[in-house]
Amino acid sequence: MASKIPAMREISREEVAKHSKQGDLWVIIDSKVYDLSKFAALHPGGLGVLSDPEVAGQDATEIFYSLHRHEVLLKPGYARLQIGTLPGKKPQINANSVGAISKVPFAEPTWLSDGYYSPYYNESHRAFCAELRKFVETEVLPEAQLHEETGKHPSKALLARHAELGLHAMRLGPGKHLKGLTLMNGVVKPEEFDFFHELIATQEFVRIGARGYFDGFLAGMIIGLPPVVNFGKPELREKVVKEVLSGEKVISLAISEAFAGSDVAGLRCTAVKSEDGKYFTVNGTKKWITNAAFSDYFTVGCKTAKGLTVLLIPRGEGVETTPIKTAYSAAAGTAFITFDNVKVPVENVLGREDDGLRVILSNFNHERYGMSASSARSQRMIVEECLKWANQRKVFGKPLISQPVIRNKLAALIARVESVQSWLENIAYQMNNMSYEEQSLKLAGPIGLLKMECTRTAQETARDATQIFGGRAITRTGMGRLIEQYHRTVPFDAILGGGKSSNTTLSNVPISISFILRACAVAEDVLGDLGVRQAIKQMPPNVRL
Ligand code: HEM
Repeated sequence: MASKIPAMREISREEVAKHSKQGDLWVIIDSKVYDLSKFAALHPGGLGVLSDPEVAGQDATEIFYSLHRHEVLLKPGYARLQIGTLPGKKPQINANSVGAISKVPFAEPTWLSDGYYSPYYNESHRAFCAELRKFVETEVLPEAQLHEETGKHPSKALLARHAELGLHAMRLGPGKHLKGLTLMNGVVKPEEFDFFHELIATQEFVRIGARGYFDGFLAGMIIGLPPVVNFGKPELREKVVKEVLSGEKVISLAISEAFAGSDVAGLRCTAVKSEDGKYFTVNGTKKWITNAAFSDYFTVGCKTAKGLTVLLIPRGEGVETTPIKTAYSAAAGTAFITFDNVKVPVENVLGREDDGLRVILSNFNHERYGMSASSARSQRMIVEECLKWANQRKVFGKPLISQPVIRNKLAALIARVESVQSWLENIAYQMNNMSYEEQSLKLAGPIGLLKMECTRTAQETARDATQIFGGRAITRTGMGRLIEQYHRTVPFDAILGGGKSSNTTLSNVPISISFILRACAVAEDVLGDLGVRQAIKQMPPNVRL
């Protein structure tokens, strides 16, 4: 039975004014009356500010919103301080209802904004987005906010729910792994799921505003499972893909090492084949492995007799993970792994022995596409934060937005996010229409350039947003909490996303996969260089100025 919400009594401004001293202190915020008599002594902003004659017994709406986020009033512990409402008045400030589309300009991509059009998205994308947004806001967001602070990994129960909706599988993008699944309660059919659905899946998750937890929510699977799907032997593939996509097991990709960074050809983790040819013995370490702290399987790059081999290694004897403290939340489960004489059956080789580079690199373009998608969406969240803040914050009696210098920064913020989103959608459209081989040949360069542009502009956006929010941008709670988190974690995006390849590495790679390797780069400059080199390769020989 639904519980009854008690009707709030009406309280006049005159009555509120009578409660204006310590121990008997009421205030009005957005036409709601709060009794802060007992709370005042516990108030994180101090007792003194509440006893001020301009606050106690008065309408404190403006001062409240210049110091707190609206979400403070929604927390049950604070919401229950409300004792009444002003007669005949309705609250003006509303939290977005579940699943709502933000009305703040540029807070949503154009295709979702009221009254705008897009050639790319159809009804299936819209229905999928609406359903997913509800799930993310009601089920994921509360845990995300909590775990981001506590550093706890995503709960088994939520992972199971995510899997039940088919989202584990959808986060890998379109493909055969979706066959036969019911996706998002049937809102989208497996055969119609495309790169725009995937773009939506990624971008809706970003809205949880919890960067460490976001990575904790299966960033490892997104890069660790495709090698099993595409290169695993049928028996192994069937078992592992089923276990992971059902949420029962977690997998991560373990390539980088302290010695080799992400230079995949310089790895020192070794796999030595037994004389009877039945198993490998793996020894070595892996570092910076997202989700490894709670993974059951590891897709591991190992040095073998004549090259590099990728092995699927289950957690077991000789496998140990130690969490690494990083700048973001431990919810991501970033860990150091040691393999100590771990016996791995040859059936667990992904792809061909000594040909692991192909396996590792085959997913790089897709990975960078996903990273660009999340980077673009987090920039958009920052745009919304900045627009709201500049609009509500008053300085010297005037809104912050009345300062040309602030408007100028906002203009730059908006222009950047709209540019990268448009490019991203163009790439998604190309991917929808190209085969894997075509994507590798034609899109490795553009995707590299897009990722470079996303992460570079993201850092400019972080800097501008910090200027707009001032001191509030450096505190982990309160008004600028999202800006602080963004500024602290945004450099990650420029680093993640592939293996660094030196020219030496390139020269060791068979010609047949050189097109894949051209996608292999990590730092922004190298990605940019990759894009230009690809373009130059495609220059017609007969053109002159
Ligand atoms: C229902 C009433 C109120 C509640 C529940 C409340 C709650 C809080 C909370 C939770 C914080 C910590 C910062 C954050 O997480 O946002 C805070 C900070 C603060 N509050 Fe309040 N508050 C209330 C009313 C007021 C009012 C009327 C004033 C008027 C001056 C005020 C002044 C401050 C100040 C100055 C800070 C410190 C802000 C900062 O560090 O930037 N609060 N309050």
